[in-house]
Amino acid sequence: MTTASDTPALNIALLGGGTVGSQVARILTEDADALTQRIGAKLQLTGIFVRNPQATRDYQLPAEYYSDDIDEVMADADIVIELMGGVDPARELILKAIGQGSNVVTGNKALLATHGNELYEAAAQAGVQLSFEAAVAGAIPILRPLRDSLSGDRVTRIMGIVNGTTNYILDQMDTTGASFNDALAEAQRLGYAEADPTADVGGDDAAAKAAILAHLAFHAPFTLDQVYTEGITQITDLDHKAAASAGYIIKLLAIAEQLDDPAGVVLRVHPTLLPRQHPLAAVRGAYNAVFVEAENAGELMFYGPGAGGAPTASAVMGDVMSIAKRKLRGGPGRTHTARRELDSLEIGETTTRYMMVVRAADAPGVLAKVAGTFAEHNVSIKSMNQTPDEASTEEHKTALLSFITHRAKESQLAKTLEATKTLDVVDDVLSVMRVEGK
Ligand SMILES: NC(=O)C1=CN([C@@H]2O[C@H](COP(=O)(O)OP(=O)(O)OC[C@H]3O[C@@H](n4cnc5c(N)ncnc54)[C@H](O)[C@@H]3O)[C@@H](O)[C@H]2O)C=CC1
Ligand SMILES: N[C@@H](CC=O)C(=O)O
Ligand code: NA
Repeated sequence: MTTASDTPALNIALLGGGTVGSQVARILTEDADALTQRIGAKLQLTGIFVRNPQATRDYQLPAEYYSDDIDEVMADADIVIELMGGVDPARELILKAIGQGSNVVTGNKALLATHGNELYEAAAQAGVQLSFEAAVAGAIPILRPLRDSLSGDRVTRIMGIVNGTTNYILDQMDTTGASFNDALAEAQRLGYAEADPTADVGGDDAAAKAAILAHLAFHAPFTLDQVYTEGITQITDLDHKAAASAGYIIKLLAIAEQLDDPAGVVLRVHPTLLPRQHPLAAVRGAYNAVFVEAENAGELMFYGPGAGGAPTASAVMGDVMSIAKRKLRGGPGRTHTARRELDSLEIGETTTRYMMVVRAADAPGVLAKVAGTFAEHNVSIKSMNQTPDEASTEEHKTALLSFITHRAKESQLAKTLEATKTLDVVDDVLSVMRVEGK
């Protein structure tokens, strides 16, 4: 029989005591007995590195846990959990942890999408594990399935809602008519947003996740700067109305797809119109969902809470438990080093659909002229709708023409857009959005 004193212990150092860090501290403390029972070892939280040890936190432990002395906190750590965010000093501290032989768990997608390869290499060389399930889609187990369960298949495409803050904002604007700023403030209050929310609303957070997803799905390294990125800050009321009247909803999607000709991967993040009946259209609030298409498995969908303290802490704890089990068994660290090089292609190489709303003269022949620019660039129109324009006057009668195209190469769609803008019968292109789903 194992007595309490025979139970082995693993030391855990926590860097960061904010939204997620507090919840990890809570789980390690409140669920300590259950965790020990599950793995046969104690997970001993030895210290929490914070900027201000005196500050009060969402989950408060006794004062002796908090320190601004990194050496003291990290000394003798079997596992270092980095939940500070940002590139510096997180990068140095993770390298320091790896250098001293500690295993590392992080949720820091901004760091992994820019300096991941350096960190994966360092971990592989040191024979320690670097795990980061929390970095993509919060609580949803998505990285482990890609890395393990699907490693015998060929993933061809990933499409997902991977930023909780923007999904929350778009959902609030769509369903309650909330303003962008009010919805963002609420997302910050609920702990979904990054410390600097421009990464959320500008699309960079989703882009970082797209790069990480692509790395694991396609077994090749990708970085943030290879992701074509548009956020949600430019979306107007008119975009929402145009989408709704055509039966669509706007979602910020991250898409990673493998092309055969030319061979490579296109990574993109942008607001996208989805049919209201599409499964991703039903993803509300700060929930996330990731569609994975694989050659043999077919279509898979992963769904769950994508942000917030407790859900993200769940993913962190999953990594901690997995490392602890491996460490107790005495196995080597797992490496995430990419196995091959795969070109990252420009967005122009991919195919997509567009909805374009233009304000044009309400006169004979106008429709044919606008439609002509689509034909000229080999873009087929799926549907067209004309609605009255509130800005129309007796002197200058105008109407709103809304076009939805069939799938075409991005570069052809871009040329169509440029040509449409220059037509003398077109006053303005009011809304342009990509469309996914059937
Ligand atoms: N909040 C969320 O829903 C999710 C967050 N993440 C990631 O988890 C990490 C932590 O996120 P949150 O807990 O939301 O952030 P937060 O801003 O609430 O907490 C960060 C903590 O780190 C501390 N910190 C930051 N820089 C420091 C420095 N130089 N020295 C000492 N302490 C420092 C802060 O004082 C704070 O206690 C980030 O990388 C974030 O991207 C990942 C998934 C979801
Ligand atoms: N700010 C992020 C947090 C989780 O990764 C988000 O809103 O999704
Ligand atoms: Na996850």
